[in-house]
This record gives sequence, structure tokens and C-alpha cells, in this order.
Amino acid sequence: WNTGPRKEIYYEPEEVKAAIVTCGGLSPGLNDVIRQIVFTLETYGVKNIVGIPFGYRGFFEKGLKEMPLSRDLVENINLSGGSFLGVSRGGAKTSEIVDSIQARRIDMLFVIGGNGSHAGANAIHEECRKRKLKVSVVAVPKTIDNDILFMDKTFGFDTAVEEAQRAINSAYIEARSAYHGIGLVKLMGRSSGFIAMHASLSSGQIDVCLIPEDLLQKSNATDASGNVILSDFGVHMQQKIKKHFKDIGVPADLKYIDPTYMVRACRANASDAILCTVLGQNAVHEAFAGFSGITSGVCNTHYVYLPIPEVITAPKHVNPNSRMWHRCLTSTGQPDFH
Ligand SMILES: Nc1ncnc2c1ncn2[C@@H]1O[C@H](COP(=O)(O)OP(=O)(O)O)[C@@H](O)[C@H]1O
Ligand SMILES: O=P(O)(O)OC[C@H]1O[C@](O)(COP(=O)(O)O)[C@@H](O)[C@@H]1O
Repeated sequence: WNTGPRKEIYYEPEEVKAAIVTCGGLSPGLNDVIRQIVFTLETYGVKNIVGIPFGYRGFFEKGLKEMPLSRDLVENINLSGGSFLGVSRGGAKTSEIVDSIQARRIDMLFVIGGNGSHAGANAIHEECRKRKLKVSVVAVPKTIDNDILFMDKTFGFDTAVEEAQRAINSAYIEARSAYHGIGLVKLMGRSSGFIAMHASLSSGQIDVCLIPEDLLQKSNATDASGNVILSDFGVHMQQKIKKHFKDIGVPADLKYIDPTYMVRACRANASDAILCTVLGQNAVHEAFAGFSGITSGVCNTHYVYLPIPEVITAPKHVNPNSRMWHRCLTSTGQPDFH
């Protein structure tokens, strides 16, 4: 569907109670999206806007209180990284969340999150329909990993790629300056290597880029949200490289940098800040148009609304047969390990 404001709106703004929740891991730009949602709701004339603290947990965990939000309060939150509302994993209890939505008389719920949060948003939407509640549940895709289907990019990804350059450059300088130096940098991406691929392409200082599409090391452990915990591949590589050079009797001075949380906690860069602005505003137009169970994003250069079930069928991965991955291989000069 096309995005943007509609001539006819489904809700009477003065009667609306709108809630915003941020779930999952951090991504640069979360505060920009919260801020734009609040600004746009106020522009429509909504007076009752609240933030749900610490993700879905804020709906039912004792001691967590909703936070009244206004333009004045959120004016400057985009100047820092993180989430003004707090985030969390786990705690997805759909029926308790919907009980809480009902008790708080929420008409619009804005869920800012990744694949898991979208699955949660869809479950909440379905449960609201089942109970015949007129609640618009709309999502805004958030993930630095850029692993949401159909989206050209998600907010935070550009910032992560840019911020990763600092770590790559430091590793490069250390490696160049050391006798038999090697620099090793670990970047985030869970099961999708978009950050690593784009950071390699943009840096030009990388000799080998490894992506999880090639290298997944699964374990049986899961995090609070049920995501499989992958073993730390950076540390694994560090040990393997050291052992290899020891075994062949060649000195190697390996410097390992793991900048992942420094990258994730950054404030959004200019291009992500613009993306967040558009997505935040579109989410409000989406809710006022009466949509629910929908997410907004940028797909094939167009801003669009998409049904949540379509975008969560699977995470998006780097295609090892794609032109982009082959451009990366050409740029680094590494062999194709396939
Ligand atoms: N399949 C699911 N159904 C309902 N809720 C889910 C599902 N998967 C994850 N969630 C909830 O969504 C929230 C965020 O999920 P998580 O996977 O940690 O991050 P992300 O949304 O960034 O992928 C958590 O509170 C989690 O419990
Ligand atoms: O240490 P945490 O918070 O569990 O997060 C680790 C994971 O978070 C990520 O940044 C993704 O987070 P989301 O799925 O919440 O977007 C992955 O790249 C990484 O594997």
C-alpha cells in the first residue's frame, strides 16, 4: 500500500490513546522514531500518548509504569543513542499483553522492533481481532542487522556500517604497523552478514570478509526471546589463527577488536535519521488510516506498508550468488569459499 496521510481518518484524534513500545536489541535511531511518532500524533491532535517501558515486559511486569509522552519531553532524545523507553527480550505473553492493552484503553500500539517483535505485534493484532477490540497495531522495522525481508534497509544499519569503519581502520593500522601483524574485527549480524559485507565494501582495507551465511556455528542455547545463541565466532577465529601460525612456526601479531556494542549504542547518522523520520511519520498515518497488523518500510526505493506475516516468514540473508557479494569478493581479493 502507498504510505502517507489519508483524506479520511478512522479515529477521532482527541479520543485516541496511543502507546509506543521498543523491543529486542538496540539499533541507532530508536529515539528518532519515538520522537517522530510523538510529533506526528500531536500534529493529528492526539493528547494521550504513552511509552511502554522495557519492551513487551512493560505491559505486565509489576513496577513498570507507562510514561506519558509529549513533544516537549522527547524533543531532544534523538541526540543520544539507545532507547528512551528501554528495551528487553523475552516476556512475550500475548494474552496478558492484550489484557493490559484493554485495561489501559489503548487504541493505537506502535511496536518498534525486529523479526521477533513483529511476530509479537502480529500475535497481539490477531488477539485484538479475536476480542473485537478496535486497536491498530502497527510496527516499525528495527534491526542493525538489516535482516528483515523486502526492506531495502532498516534504520541503524547505515550508522552501524559507518561506525564499523573506525574499528576496521584501527585494526588495519595495528596490523600494518606490527611485525607480521593481523587485524581481526567482529561485527554484529547474527545470521545475516550485511553489516560485514557493506563495511568491507566501504572500507577498502579488508583482505578477507567472512559472513555468517558461510559460517554459522549453532548451539542449543537460546536467549530470552528464543533466538539461538551462536558461539562467539570472533574469539573462535582469533584462537584458530593464532594456533595456525604457531603450528607452522611463523610469528603472527594478532590484534582482535570487538566493537559490536559500541556500534549498536551510537546515535543515528544523517541518513538513518531521515529514514527514522519518514518511518515514524508513516506509522502514524498508517494507524490513522485504520490499518492494523501492518509494518512500514522502504522497499525497492518506495516507502510502503506491508502485512506483517509476509515480512516475518524468514530472516533476510546475504545471497552468496548475488552481484553485491561478488563485488565484495572482487574488492577484497579473497577467494570464493563456496
Ligand atoms: N514468535 C514470537 N511471537 C511472539 N513474540 C515474540 C516472538 N519472537 C519474539 N517475540 C518477542 O518479541 C520481543 C523482541 O524479540 P527479539 O527476538 O528479542 O528481538 P527483535 O524483535 O529485534 O528480533 C521479545 O519480547 C520476544 O519475546
Ligand atoms: O547481546 P544481545 O542484546 O542479545 O544481542 C545480540 C544480537 O543482537 C543483534 O544486534 C540483533 O538484535 P535484534 O534481533 O534485536 O535486532 C544481533 O546482531 C546480535 O547477534
